[in-house]
Order: sequence, then structure tokens, then C-alpha cells
Amino acid sequence: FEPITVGIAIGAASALTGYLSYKDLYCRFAECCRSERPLNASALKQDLEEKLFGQHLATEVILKALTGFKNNKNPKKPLTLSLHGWAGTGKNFVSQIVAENLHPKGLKSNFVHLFVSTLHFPHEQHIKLYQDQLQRWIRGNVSACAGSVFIFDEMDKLHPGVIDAIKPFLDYYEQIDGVSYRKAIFIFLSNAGGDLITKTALDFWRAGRKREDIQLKDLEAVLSVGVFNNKHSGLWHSGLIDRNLIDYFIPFLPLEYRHVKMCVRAEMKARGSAIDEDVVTRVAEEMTFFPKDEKIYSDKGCKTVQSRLDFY
Ligand SMILES: Nc1ncnc2c1ncn2[C@@H]1O[C@H](COP(=O)(O)OP(=O)(O)OP(=O)(O)O)[C@@H](O)[C@H]1O
Repeated sequence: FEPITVGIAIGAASALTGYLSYKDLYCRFAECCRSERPLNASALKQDLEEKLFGQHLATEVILKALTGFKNNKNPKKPLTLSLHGWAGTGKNFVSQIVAENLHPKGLKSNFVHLFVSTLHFPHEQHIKLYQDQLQRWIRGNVSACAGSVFIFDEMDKLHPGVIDAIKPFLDYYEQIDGVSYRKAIFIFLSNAGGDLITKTALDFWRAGRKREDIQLKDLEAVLSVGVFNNKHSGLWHSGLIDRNLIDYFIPFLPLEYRHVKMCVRAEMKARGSAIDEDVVTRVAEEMTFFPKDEKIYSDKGCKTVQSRLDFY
């Protein structure tokens, strides 16, 4: 080989690969938005199936909703998911899984934003200010990354006026002031309807039917009473439901003793400790269960499992 030609070839190749992978290289060190990146549906499915316990309906709907939305090159509106259920049943946990599957840094990503009603919007007298700030925040972030994810926790405690501020972004507009919101994802979490979801699960249990046989249609009517017609729930007041701006209502079932045990095992594994079935049983038995007679469902779901495990 002639050394000069080889040198030129190597130089050209490295310049070319350097050029081609510049974005990849850059994105290794800085977080990139990449709204167009397709969703890895099998990774999301695996995450939900392995990590989320006892929520067959939520797993099914979330998977369907996200794959449908991300596969659509031209969505007509942003995706809005409303997650409902008893405390500690996995609503925040699922949001975190969804966020990680959309933006690898998950909740730490610059493109994922979590709002907690009682923390970020506590004072009724400041609603006007919250509305302005929230609108500016959403506009700024969607301009920077079309596929931004906004999570609103404690939606049932959010003042309807604050929800009104986000309403225009959830609608079918092509653009608002030059910004398109159609690729963004809004996730609302609330306890509204949780008691009625629990009642349905209990009816199934009392009738000797399997939990996994509960279907979405069994809960639609329930959610409609608990959320759609409940004039005290922020969602109803805001008109989000009336205007069909929410794409999916996702029910979270109350967790049973066996699910609490699964949460304890998962937590032990996450801490790198060996699974000690004795401790698993002891932690699960320390939780309180309802209804009074049957004691089937954990009243805090898996919520206090982590702190209880610290005692062992
Ligand atoms: N279904 C579940 N599967 C696996 N882990 C769960 C599940 N539900 C809860 N957990 C565990 O319990 C913790 C607390 O649950 P999470 O914060 O998701 O509850 P939540 O439904 O958002 O409750 P709240 O309505 O009180 O905000 C999670 O971080 C997770 O570790």
C-alpha cells in the first residue's frame, strides 16, 4: 500500500464517521430530545410486565396508548392519560416507567416535568400566577422538545382554574402561537374513582371471580360515576372530560397481600440483598388490610414497603 493513499483514506473515513455520528457523540454527553425516536414497545412491555404488579388493565391500556401514539407520525392532539386508583397502587411508579421509556433519564430528564398540586400550586389566591407560570413553562418546554412529558400528581386536589390553564394545550389545535403541542404527553394522576374501582374489585372477589377477569368495560361505568359525574373532582369542573380531551382513563386496582409480598421482594432485589422469605412475610403482615372482615386489600398499597424494610 502506498502510505499517502492509506492516510487519506483513513482521514476521510474518520472524518465521515465523525460527521455521521456527531449527533450520537454529542447526545452521549448531553441529553438530546429525539421526539421522533420510535418507542421500543417490547422494552416497555417487558418493564411493565416485570415491574408492575397486579395491574393487568393499566399494563394493557398504557402499552396500547403509547405504541399507538408514538407510531402515529401525525397525531392530531397530544396524548393525555388519566390514571385513577387507591393510594400506593403504582400510578407514580408507572409514570416513572413511561418517562424512562420515552426519555432515558426518566424523571431526571430535562424533557419530563412533574407537578404535585399541593407542592407547586398550594394557594388558591395565587391561581392567576400559577396559570401564567404553568402556561409559560409548558410553552417553553414544548418549544425546546416537542415530545416533552408533563405529569400532574394529585390531580383531584388541583384547583380547576389551574387545569383551565393547560386545557388549550390539550386540544386539537395545529399550533398555538407557532408552537405545536401535538407530540407532547400529559399524564394526570388522581385518587378520584379509587373507592369505586375497589368496590368493583371486591365484588369480583366476593363472587369468586378472578381479578384478572376484570375488564375495562366493568370499570367504565364506575369511573363515569366517580370521576365524570363527581362535581367535586377537579377534572369535572375543568371541562377536560366534557370536551373529550382525555384519551384514556386508566384504572389501578387495589393491591392484595400477594402483591405486597412481590413489592417487598422487588425492593430487596433493588437493594442487592438476598430474598429472605421470612422478612418478606413479616413486612407484608405489618401492613393493614381492608375491608374489616375479609382483609384483602392493602390500604396503602405498596407505599410504605420501602420504609418498613429498613427495620430489618
Ligand atoms: N402495582 C405496583 N407494582 C410494583 N410496585 C408498586 C406498585 N404499586 C406501588 N408500588 C411501589 O410502591 C411505591 C409507591 O407507589 P406509587 O407512588 O406509585 O403509588 P401511587 O399510586 O402513585 O399513590 P398515591 O395515589 O398515594 O400518590 C412505588 O414507588 C413502588 O415501589
